[in-house]
Amino acid sequence: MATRSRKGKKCTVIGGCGFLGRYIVERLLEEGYTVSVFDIAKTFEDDRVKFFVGDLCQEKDLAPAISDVQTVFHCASPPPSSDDRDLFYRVNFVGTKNIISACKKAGVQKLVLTSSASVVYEGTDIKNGTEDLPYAKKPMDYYTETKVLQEKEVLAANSPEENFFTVAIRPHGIFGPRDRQLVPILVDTARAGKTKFMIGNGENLVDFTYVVNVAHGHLLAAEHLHKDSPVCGKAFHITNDEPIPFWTFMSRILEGLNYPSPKMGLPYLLIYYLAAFLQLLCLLLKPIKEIKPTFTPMRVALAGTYHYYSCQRAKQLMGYKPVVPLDEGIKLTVKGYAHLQNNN
Ligand SMILES: NC(=O)C1=CN([C@@H]2O[C@H](COP(=O)(O)OP(=O)(O)OC[C@H]3O[C@@H](n4cnc5c(N)ncnc54)[C@H](O)[C@@H]3O)[C@@H](O)[C@H]2O)C=CC1
Ligand SMILES: CC(C)CCC[C@@H](C)[C@H]1CC[C@H]2C3=C(CC[C@]12C)[C@@]1(C)CCC(=O)[C@@H](C)[C@@H]1CC3
Repeated sequence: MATRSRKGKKCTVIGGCGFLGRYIVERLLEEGYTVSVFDIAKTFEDDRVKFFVGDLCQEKDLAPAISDVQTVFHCASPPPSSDDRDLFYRVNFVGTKNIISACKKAGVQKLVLTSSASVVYEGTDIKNGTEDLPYAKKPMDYYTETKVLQEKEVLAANSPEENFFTVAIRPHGIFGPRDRQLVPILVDTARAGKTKFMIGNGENLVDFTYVVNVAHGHLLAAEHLHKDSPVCGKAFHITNDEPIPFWTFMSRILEGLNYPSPKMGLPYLLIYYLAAFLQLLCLLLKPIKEIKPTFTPMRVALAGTYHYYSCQRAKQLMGYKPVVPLDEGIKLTVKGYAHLQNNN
């Protein structure tokens, strides 16, 4: 009993030095877990955490980091802006299979994957989408393509007979202090004068999820992951449960940081096909010069379509509810990015 209870509170966060991963680490520490972090880059110090630096594409690197732990959280991924098909495939697909294999060899009982709500998104409206929607047949980018492969692999690995239980958490539009993708890219776009117009009519509702709520959903999933639990082998949307017009959210952040917010809309399809043409042009010019367009077809689609999801399943099976309301999350985020304030 002592062994099980001692192992029961030991866990490893793969990708724990990332934006979401560090919030999961902080939440686990608050709850009294013994926490290890495995990451390819160490980005913070904490005497309470045991760090293992390695590459999850090398299964041998993983073994020391997951020895004698009950639960592994896997939230590692290359950033969506990498746009490197091989990298995404190696890390998100092959790397995830390494994690499953290493977990089974080490006797890990629980694997909580950070998947993505984008695994069902093909660039068209999704309104209050449930987890039963089919996987995207035509993912819009390599990132999404490999997140689909990753989630399928993890959920298929759920094996009660081997005492190995898995679950996938599908967040959408995670935001908060220390985020590396959303606010920094939005500010760069504003500083480049590219936020004078919004894409579409500004009415499309989208889920943005405050990062503490996503971490909370991961811990709830781990706590409900055990033999005969209805949570095993399933995917769960974790959102703020407060869909908001995309450009209203963007404007809240921009105005909070003293940047002008867009007032006029441009036709969505016009911008989408322009972005697709630009992407093709950049592909043709790549041998000569690598250009990373701000407005990729995926970002334009995210900015111009409805895509929000039901988290009813998480509420019913895990007792999930957001701990930080959207408005408070936005205020905390703006405060956390004072260093990116517009001082002109
Ligand atoms: N940021 C968002 O809006 C959303 C993110 N997600 C998912 O959440 C997870 C975390 O995302 P973020 O925290 O935003 O990303 P992030 O880029 O801040 O963190 C990812 C972490 O994974 C690590 N990593 C990457 N490749 C690795 C490798 N080969 N070996 C070991 N570690 C490696 C990185 O060093 C980094 O610390 C990802 O799986 C992402 O797909 C899902 C939905 C929305
Ligand atoms: C002005 C620009 C058109 C928008 C600037 C902000 C964007 C960089 C973000 C707005 C929505 C964000 C988003 C993601 C990344 C950053 C944005 C495009 C994801 C693609 C990150 C990974 C995921 O899994 C998706 C669910 C996210 C969807 C929203």
